[in-house]
Amino acid sequence: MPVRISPSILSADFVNLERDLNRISDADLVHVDVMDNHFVPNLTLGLPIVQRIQEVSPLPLDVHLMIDDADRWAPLYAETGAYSVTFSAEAARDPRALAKTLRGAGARAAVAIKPGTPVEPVLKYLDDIDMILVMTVEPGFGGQSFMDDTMPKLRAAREAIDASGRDVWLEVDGGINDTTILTAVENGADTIVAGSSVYASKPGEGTETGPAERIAALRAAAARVA
Ligand SMILES: O=C(CO)[C@@H](O)[C@H](O)COP(=O)(O)O
Repeated sequence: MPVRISPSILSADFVNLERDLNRISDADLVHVDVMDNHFVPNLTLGLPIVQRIQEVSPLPLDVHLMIDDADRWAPLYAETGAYSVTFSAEAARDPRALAKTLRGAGARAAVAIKPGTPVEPVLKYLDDIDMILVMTVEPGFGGQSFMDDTMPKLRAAREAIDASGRDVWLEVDGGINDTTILTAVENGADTIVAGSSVYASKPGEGTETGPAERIAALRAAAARVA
């Protein structure tokens, strides 16, 4: 099955966000990173801006919360109409209950795990979630290197999802480029976040390719995996 590509606007130009959203219209989703400078050492954007992105985006929103107190905040992001809301397993008191709340608000419910967090606890509630996000870098910043040592967790998640027969997506996020996407897809990823490798080149930079070409290149690379 072809992978889904979800470009991360963390690498977009925030002053020209509507323009940069339109530059990725041939992707499948748009990945929106919400960071609070507590759960991660970086600060990005919050609820009012996500509401506005929801209004102008040509693509469904794949909101990724890297914030403390997910139980309080995640339902509010679901209520914006976001297609998918991902909270961090480490930041939720009861991930299973929170996932049910998100579904009740009309969003797909997803759980992210940091590179050092085991995946097994998440695999116990596959019935109640729509996606697992295996972070392939430490969350907080774009432009980091893909961590190969997260692949055993990705493989374990793929095997558990397949065995369950459930339609649970498996996403990776961090350090994805034309090479590392092969590793991620070989190990079971079906949904791919890519920030700097999609937005690296800006309009007017001469021979550099733009986001549409970068998305096509990622799709082509992933399609090479049998
Ligand atoms: O969540 C994060 C970073 O914590 C990501 O979504 C980044 O935006 C990915 O950026 P690249 O590694 O693809 O540059």
